[in-house]
Amino acid sequence: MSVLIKNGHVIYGESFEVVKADVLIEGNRIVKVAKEINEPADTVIDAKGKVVSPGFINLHTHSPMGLFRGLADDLPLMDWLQNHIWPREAKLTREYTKAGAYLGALEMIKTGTTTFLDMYFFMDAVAEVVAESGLRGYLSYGMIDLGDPEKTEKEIKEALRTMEFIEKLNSERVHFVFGPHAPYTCSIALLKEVRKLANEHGKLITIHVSETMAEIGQITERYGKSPVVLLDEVGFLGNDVIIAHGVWLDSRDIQILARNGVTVAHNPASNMKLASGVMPLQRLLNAGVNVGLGTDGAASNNNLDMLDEMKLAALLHKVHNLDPTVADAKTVFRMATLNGAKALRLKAGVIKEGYLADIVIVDFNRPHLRPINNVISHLVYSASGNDVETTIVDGKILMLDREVLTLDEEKILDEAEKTIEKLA
Ligand SMILES: N[C@@H](CCSC[C@H]1O[C@@H](n2cnc3c(=O)[nH]cnc32)[C@H](O)[C@@H]1O)C(=O)O
Ligand SMILES: [Zn+2]
Repeated sequence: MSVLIKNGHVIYGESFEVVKADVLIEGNRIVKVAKEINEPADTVIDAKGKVVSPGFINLHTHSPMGLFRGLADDLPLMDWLQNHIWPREAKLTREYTKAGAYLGALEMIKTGTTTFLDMYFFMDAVAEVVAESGLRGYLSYGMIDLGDPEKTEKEIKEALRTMEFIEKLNSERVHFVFGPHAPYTCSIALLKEVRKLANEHGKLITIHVSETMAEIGQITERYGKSPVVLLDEVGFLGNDVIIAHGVWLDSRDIQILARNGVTVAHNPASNMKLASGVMPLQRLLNAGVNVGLGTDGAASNNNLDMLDEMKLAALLHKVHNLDPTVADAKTVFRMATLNGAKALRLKAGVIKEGYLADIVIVDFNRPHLRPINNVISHLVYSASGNDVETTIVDGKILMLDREVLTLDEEKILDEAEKTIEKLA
């Protein structure tokens, strides 16, 4: 299979330089970027007046949570989780979760996300959806033991069962990740066991850390130290760890994250909506910490649109620092693409020969994207996910001219309605 994209404005290489060029994809790789490629290809796409961009990497989400969109808004995290989300999640079945995962996958394809890092229940079902949809998914079963040794064992078992299920799919696009939920919901024993298992099996780890002031209070009271110091002291941190949020970090925490090569997945919409706080983006980047971008679940966002997320990230840090020069468009764009790929150890996030063909085409033949004075600026500040016209993952076209080819859109929307009726 080969795809040739002609005449587009291509965002090329690690420096995201915009060039007018053609892009040739063979199999799952980008093989050539040049002016006037005239080799034959199975599919030729005319991208005149359009932008050819690396696909977006959502570094933190709970993809089935779209089911709960709009059901519990305007609340702080702990109240939202304990009194609204967890009671609803207790009724989830594999079938319901799968309906949510389909909805999430559909939304991601339609808004230009090509890869996502997920944490939820019934991740074997989510893995099936990822395999079918054509997306690239890094999937963790979210472990919560609340200090109960019986639960520790149960959660580890479920994680390992999920790992085995995913390995059996034997897909280059579907990966297992360990996902202890957070320091306030997981025991030290569970965290230590996860570190050991991740080393043994060579898997990444993702965890919510330092999201709210309430969490800092709880952990300080329980252990007499910050969540990051705690994780460091138990030997949990490493360059295979992606922490979600990292809002409440002091200078010492930031140094620890930098020293361990930890990645932070920044979720500006969720942090603003739950009023969790403002993460210290500038200080993290200055310390050399890799920072990616995520949407968090659609129940705290309330969508999975990475183009929206980029704009929110840029605006949040400008106003917070009273400095419009921080979180410039390119920095934020890099967070949403290359930095995510780095965290996942994926040769993607960039359009360049030899990289994975995870590409989106954005239609700039629209008034809000003209004139094409600055492509990256338009993507960050003017575009939204609905402007994405074509989504390609691993060399395969998942959406062409806004029509999703791998999933049944109507059925998925219908099932989502039916599922939430059953859950009510
Ligand atoms: N095995 C666990 C499942 C945890 S999945 C991951 C969890 O993270 C929750 N979640 C979603 N967004 C956030 C957030 O921003 N912070 C903390 N938890 C979140 C989500 O609702 C889900 O309960 C159990 O038995 O509860
Ligand atoms: Zn989350």
